[in-house]
Amino acid sequence: MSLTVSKVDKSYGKLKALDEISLCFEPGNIYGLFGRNGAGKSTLCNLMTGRTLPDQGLVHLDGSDLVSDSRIARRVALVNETWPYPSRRHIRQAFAMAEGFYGDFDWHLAERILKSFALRLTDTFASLSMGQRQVVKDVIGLCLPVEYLILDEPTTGMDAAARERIYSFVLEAYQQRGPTMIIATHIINEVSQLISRATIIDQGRVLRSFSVDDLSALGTTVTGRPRDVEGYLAQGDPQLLSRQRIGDLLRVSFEGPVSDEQPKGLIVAPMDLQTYFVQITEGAAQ
Ligand SMILES: Nc1ncnc2c1ncn2[C@@H]1O[C@H](COP(=O)(O)OP(=O)(O)OP(=O)(O)O)[C@@H](O)[C@H]1O
Repeated sequence: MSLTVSKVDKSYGKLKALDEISLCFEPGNIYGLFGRNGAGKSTLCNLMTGRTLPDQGLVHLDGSDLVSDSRIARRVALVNETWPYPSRRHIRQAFAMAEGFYGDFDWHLAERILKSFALRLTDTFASLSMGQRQVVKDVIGLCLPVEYLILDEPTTGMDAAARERIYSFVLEAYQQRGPTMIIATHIINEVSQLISRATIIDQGRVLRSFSVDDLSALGTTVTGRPRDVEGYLAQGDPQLLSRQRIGDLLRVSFEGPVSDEQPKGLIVAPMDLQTYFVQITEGAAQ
C-alpha cells in the first residue's frame, strides 16, 4: 500500500506550480514536506487528496486513481487553511459531519485534545482565535480513521507551547492508529524529531528526498581560519553548499556526514535539518 504521485504537472496560467513531480509515500512513516514560500507544497497536498486536479500525471492510492474513485478519497484526509463546515455552529457538528464522510471519529481523543486547549465541543469555530481554530482543524484530522493524513501547516497561529502540545497529540495519534502522515511546514526543527523521511521541494520540483534516521549524516559545517578550512577541504572533494566570511574566520558547509577526526583549530559540526534546508534551497535559488 502506498500513496504515489507520478510525473504530476500543475500550472496556474503561465506559472508552473508543480513540474513533473514523482513521489511515493509508504505506510508506517511520518513524512516532512518542506519547501520555501510558493514552492508548491499546498498544491501538492491538494492534489494528493483530489481537491486539485493535475494537468498531467497520476495520483494513486494502492494503485487506484484517487481522483475518479470517491471511496479511495475517504482514505486520505487533508487539514489545511480551509474550513468546509458551518462556522457558527458548535464544533461538535463539524466533527459529526466529518464522521459522516470518513466514518468512525475518535470522540474520546477529540475531547481530550480540546480539553487540553481549554476548548469545548459547544464552542463555535467563528468565536475562536486563529490558533484555536487551527487546533480544531487538527483535531478533526487526528481523530479520523484514515490511512493517510496530510497536515498542511498544522500549527498556523499557535504559540510555542500550543505547537509543542499539538505535536505530542500528532505522535499519540500516529502511535495508536498509525495513519501515514505527511506534514507540510516551514517550522522544520519542530518536526525534525517526529519525521522519519523528508522531502524538499523547490519551484515545483523535488530537490531532495531522504531518510532522517541519522541527522548528523546530512551535512557538515566547518569554521576556522581560512587557511585551515581550505586545507581541510583540500583533503577531500566535498559538495559545497555555502562559503561565508565571519570576521577573520571562514565557515563552509557541505553535504555529507561529519568525519570522526576533529582537526585542530577547526570547529566541525553537523548541520541540523533546518540549516540543511536553508542551505540547499539557497543554493537552488542561485
Ligand atoms: N489558485 C491559484 N491560482 C494561481 N496561482 C496559484 C494558486 N495556488 C497557488 N498558486 C501559485 O502556485 C505556486 C505554488 O503555490 P503553493 O501554495 O502550492 O506553494 P506553498 O509551497 O504551499 O507556499 P507557502 O509555503 O507560501 O504556503 C505559487 O507560486 C503560487 O503563487
